[in-house]
Amino acid sequence: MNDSTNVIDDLVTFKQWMDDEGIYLNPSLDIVKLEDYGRSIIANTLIKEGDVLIRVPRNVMMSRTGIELHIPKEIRSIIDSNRDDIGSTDGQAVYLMYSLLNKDSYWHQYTSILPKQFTTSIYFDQDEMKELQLSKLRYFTESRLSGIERHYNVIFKKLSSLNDEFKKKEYTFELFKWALSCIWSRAFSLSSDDGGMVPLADMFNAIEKAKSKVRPDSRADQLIYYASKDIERGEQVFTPYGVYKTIGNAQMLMDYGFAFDDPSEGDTIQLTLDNFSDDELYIDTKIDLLEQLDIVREFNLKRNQLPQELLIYARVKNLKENELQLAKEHYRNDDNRNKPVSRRNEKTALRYLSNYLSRYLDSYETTLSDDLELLEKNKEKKITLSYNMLNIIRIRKGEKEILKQLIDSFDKIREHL
Ligand SMILES: C[S@@+](CC[C@H](N)C(=O)[O-])C[C@H]1O[C@@H](n2cnc3c(N)ncnc32)[C@H](O)[C@@H]1O
Repeated sequence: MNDSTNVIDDLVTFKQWMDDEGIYLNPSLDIVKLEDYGRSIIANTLIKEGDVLIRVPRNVMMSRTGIELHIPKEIRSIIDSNRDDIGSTDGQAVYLMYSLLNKDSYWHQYTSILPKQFTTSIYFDQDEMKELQLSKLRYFTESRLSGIERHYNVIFKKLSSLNDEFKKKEYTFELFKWALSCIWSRAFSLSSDDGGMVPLADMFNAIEKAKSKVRPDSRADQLIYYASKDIERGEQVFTPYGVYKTIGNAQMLMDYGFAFDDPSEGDTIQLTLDNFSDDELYIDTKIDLLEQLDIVREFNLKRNQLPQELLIYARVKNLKENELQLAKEHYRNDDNRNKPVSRRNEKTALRYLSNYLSRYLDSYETTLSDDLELLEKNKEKKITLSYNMLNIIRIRKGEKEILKQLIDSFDKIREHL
């Protein structure tokens, strides 16, 4: 909803800091707060294609150069000399915490205006986690949470033994979780081996790459955003997230705290199949063949893509005795990797996959049409879903759509065989 276009006044000190540090924001752009997006960048007048939108010098970014310039050496050196325990994201989180907790530190103005709360899945309560139903996001969220806790315990035990700064009680687990959340939702990759938080550039909200009107230019000394098309007065300026690969909705929710309403090409379901049971027929030959073909039991199912590896698994699993020799010869030729072994085998493999995925789909607690109905009623304001529930339903709905699409495809191919 773009209805509350209030220019934010709690950014006065931050804007002064930006001016002092040479960060440029085109005066035709305002930072405003929108209900559905948080802070957002809006054009207050027409911006022409090619105009500079923002310019951020490299030395104000929380990346390698900036850190060397602005984080005191005694803090930096203990992080650098404990790299076995403190990875690069964890190190960035410690610098964020340090900057927030120390009023005189270089990035204090910047860290003070970062969001205090997140809607990412690591902040879900138990009931919300259950609403994810079968989604693997539940598992990824739980393992991210236990990773944060493990890292916090190791890192702060070490740091507090090396420097009194880290004995301060304010270096809490919650603050570490906050700092990591800031990084996951806002940090930039600036080159293959450098990246970090970039003040101002992290105020742009996300849109699919094709719809963005921003052309970034990452130079050695600065990051510049140009308008790649005219931007109308009142229009929000978006950038794509995950420029190198399309991020699926589940990853979006885990890292950024929202899911798009529309399905994303990056959406994935991770399917882990059970090991063959001991009474599987011709088990040794099938295991050998799968190993030879490098097929493991983990599959990424994506929208609009036939999962070729899963099909191979199903073909091998459904081989009959009289097809074993044929299959061995078939797979000796690499060109046959994605081709059916025999018409019978193909039909059986497709039926097996259709049944398997149908059972999987049925194990979610709600159906696809239940979820679609909830989303529709929410849109029509007949019910009010919480922000988290809305995102959760988008995730499980998206997964069910992928499963349904695959089942339909397998059935259709089988019918035409
Ligand atoms: C890089 S920041 C963008 C600035 C942010 N809105 C703020 O208030 O500081 C990324 C965060 O903005 C929000 N956001 C970005 N794009 C969004 C979108 N398309 N829909 C909803 N929220 C979005 C999410 O909370 C996300 O974690």
